Amino acid sequence: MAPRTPCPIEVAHLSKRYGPVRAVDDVTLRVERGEIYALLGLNGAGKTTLIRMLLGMIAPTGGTARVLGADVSAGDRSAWARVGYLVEAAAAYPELTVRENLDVVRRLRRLPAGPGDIIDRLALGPYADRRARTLSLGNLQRLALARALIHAPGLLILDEPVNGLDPAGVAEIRALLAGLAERQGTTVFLSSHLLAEVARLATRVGILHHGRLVGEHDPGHLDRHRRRRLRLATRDDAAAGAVLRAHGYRPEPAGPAGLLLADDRALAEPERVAAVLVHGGVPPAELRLEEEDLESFFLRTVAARDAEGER
Ligand SMILES: Nc1ncnc2c1ncn2[C@@H]1O[C@H](COP(=O)(O)OP(=O)(O)OP(=O)(O)O)[C@@H](O)[C@H]1O
Repeated sequence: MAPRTPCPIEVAHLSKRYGPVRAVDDVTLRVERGEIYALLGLNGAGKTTLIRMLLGMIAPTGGTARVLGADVSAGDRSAWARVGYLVEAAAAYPELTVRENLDVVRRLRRLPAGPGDIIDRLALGPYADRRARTLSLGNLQRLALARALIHAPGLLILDEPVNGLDPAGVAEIRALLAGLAERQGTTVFLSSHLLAEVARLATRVGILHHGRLVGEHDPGHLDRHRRRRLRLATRDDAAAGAVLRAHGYRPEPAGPAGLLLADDRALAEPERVAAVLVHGGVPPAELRLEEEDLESFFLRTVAARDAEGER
């Protein structure tokens, strides 16, 4: 029988307290091989603390973490050989060039001097001979990712990997990580507060709030539970509102001008809404389907939980 590959990440009741602050509070989660698991949370939610515990950089005050089948203990760097990690983009040697920075990592990891493959994969070619201190935040982040990927690890643990990248850079990193997971079975555990990006990249999303894991979802769930509404612009909102109410819709004012409709019937058949208004003599100048962005979704769901907790 083939040996069972160890579970990439297993965390049980993991906690970290700093005095009265519960930075990470009784988190239990498991990440399977080939998953892209995103830990989503607002600033201060505990993402970095959890990642530092996974990497043995700080000791938990409770619970356990296993990475690639081995217990993690603070100060023990044995897992680092098999893990690619990114915890601080600024950790590059500022006076060395991009190429020299990568050479240092290559030597430390005892890797053969390779061609510029990793430089190309991270689109760092034009900056290869620039000193790290002169790089933009986005390129510094690319260099940090190159360092994490240089030894083709089976597990990547990345704290805010797309921080500082422009939209094109974010898309590049997304394609790179998705390709690694898909083609090589690389497991990716990342943290982010960029909700829209996470929904497109992750195969599973864990929501961390005040140190607690308050939910785990597939990205489809996030999509299904996002609020949608129709925004209407008309030349006479009062008349349009009356026409819509007469047809059983429940329009609401959209600030100083325009109307919003969130009824399921309106969302399912926006063209009927338009037809009703045309027949009622107030044709819409604009009718647009709006989707709640994930930031607002997140704040709404987390706020609902907080309110429940206080009751
Ligand atoms: N060394 C420390 N000493 C005291 N408190 C700390 C320490 N490190 C983190 N904290 C606190 O623990 C909580 C979680 O911080 P953490 O940096 O893990 O959050 P985060 O989700 O990574 O946030 P960000 O996205 O802002 O980095 C915060 O309240 C933070 O102030």
